[in-house]
Amino acid sequence: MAMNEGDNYTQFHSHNQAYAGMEMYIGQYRVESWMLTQAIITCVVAFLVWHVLKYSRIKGPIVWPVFGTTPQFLWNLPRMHDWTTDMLVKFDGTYTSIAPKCTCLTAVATCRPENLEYVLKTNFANYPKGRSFTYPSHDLLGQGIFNTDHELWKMQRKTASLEFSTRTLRDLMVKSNRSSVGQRLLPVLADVAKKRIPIDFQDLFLRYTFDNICMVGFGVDPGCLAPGLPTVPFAQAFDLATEGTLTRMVVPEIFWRITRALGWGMEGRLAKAISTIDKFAADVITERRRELNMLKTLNATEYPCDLLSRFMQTTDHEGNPYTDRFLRDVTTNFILAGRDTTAIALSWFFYLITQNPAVEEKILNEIREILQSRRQSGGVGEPDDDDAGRTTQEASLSFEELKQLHYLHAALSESMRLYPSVPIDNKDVTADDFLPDGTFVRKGTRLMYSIYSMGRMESIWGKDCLEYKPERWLRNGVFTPESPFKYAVFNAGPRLCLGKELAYLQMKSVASAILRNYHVKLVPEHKVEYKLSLTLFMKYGLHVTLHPRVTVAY
Ligand code: HEM
Repeated sequence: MAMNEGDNYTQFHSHNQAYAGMEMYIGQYRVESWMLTQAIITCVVAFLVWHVLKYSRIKGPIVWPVFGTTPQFLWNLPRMHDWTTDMLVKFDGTYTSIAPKCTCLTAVATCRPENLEYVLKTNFANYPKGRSFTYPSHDLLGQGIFNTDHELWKMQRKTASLEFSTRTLRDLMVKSNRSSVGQRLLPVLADVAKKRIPIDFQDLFLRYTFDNICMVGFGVDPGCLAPGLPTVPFAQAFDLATEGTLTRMVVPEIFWRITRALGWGMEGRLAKAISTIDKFAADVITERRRELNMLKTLNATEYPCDLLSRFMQTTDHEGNPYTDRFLRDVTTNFILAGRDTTAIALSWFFYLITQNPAVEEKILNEIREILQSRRQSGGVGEPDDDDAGRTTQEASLSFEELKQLHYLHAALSESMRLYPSVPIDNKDVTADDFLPDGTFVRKGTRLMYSIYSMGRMESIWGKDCLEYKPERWLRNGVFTPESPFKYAVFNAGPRLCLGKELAYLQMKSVASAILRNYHVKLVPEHKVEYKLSLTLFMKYGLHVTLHPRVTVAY
């Protein structure tokens, strides 16, 4: 058979490869393999030199070629907040982390108060929540206060701030809180103590705050804290929806968008949970509209004063009534903002109390003093109209009495310093900028501030920063707040938490009611550690036993 030119070439080429193994062709050029090896080595070395030169000046954890800081991040994932703290201590309060684009991990992390003041107040407009937060949260939070920026946020903030400063809403908060403690929480605890069984305080507090915030937000009691601690579909749907939304924030966007389109896995469950929430909200809104219309036709003088009813009775900046979708967003945002945060804060507080008996004793002394002065002034506590036969004196302290608990206020603030409910927060960076400490932040990346780390900085709190010391908050026995840029547990600047006062009210009411009645002990061997989430949940809950006090503090 005749051979053509191509066959000759192939034969020659394969012959050379087989016998010499030293050369190959790239297009028409003959390249010897040692040349190729040398070229590859040169490229790799050049890349490494370029990489080192580019990243060596950046203050932060080692940036590996291709993977950036992702390997350290993944390695330290279970102790992420402590690792972040170690890095922030090492790099003097601010570091830059570089990661591949698809991970969304490229960020400047800081815990310096002057940087926080700049980001959260001075140059607020440059650091919105941004798309990286609002887009994954949109299905659950819509255009509510928690999930918007700029004008839309401003308008809601204005209306909500007005509502939160009204006496009516405060009275509703006090009333629903007292009935939750007296009628729901204490009976459940009495039952548990009688049966001498352990109870998960984290689950209990989540139930309590859910009921409470729904009463304030919707004027509806979902009954999570009813005897037997039932499963409530709306609460369950809310849990699932929160978890699904958080998952979206840590997986690449393309992944969750595909699974959402296919209705698979967590996205499938999220869609169902959100439709349960939407239906619940739609039913409550329809019913409330009907009720308000009826009251109007009857020329009633008293109207329901939960947040939903208040928003329904006002109009937007153009004088139009709010749409059902907007009302749904307002209320779900408040539930999200106020439920987990307070329950988590209470859980860590009780954990610290089980470890610090001296603090527990001081809180009890303070409660005893308040009750003593109540007795001396002849007060018997205000009767609680929905407290089936009990008086507030037995069930919980009054609003004025709670305000006098300075040591308890300090003990709660101190536990949130060490275990803030929101351990880290992020902002998008709209334009290139420099932070006050000179760190450059690039447009399109993120700025992360670690509230957890701030509470553990010697430079902020002194050498005893890791100790649980409520006394650091007291001047002559009076609680003295710190700058919110140093203690950013409730955020700071224009987006300062709107529910701070309500949260303290709830926490002081629950903590004083429980501590007056029970000595709380951690179940031996129960592991307490945080879970990786946007809020500082305890991974295994807080399992405790309750021991009724022999000399009850009345
Ligand atoms: C211990 C309890 C609480 C803690 C630690 C806490 C903490 C925070 C933090 C850190 C933020 C800022 C979040 C961000 O912008 O990324 C925030 C915002 C907010 N909180 Fe709280 N919160 C608590 C309880 C509550 C309660 C009980 C309510 C409502 C009844 C509430 C309502 C809000 C609202 C509406 C915002 C959004 C403010 C805005 O963006 O303008 N919070 N809270």
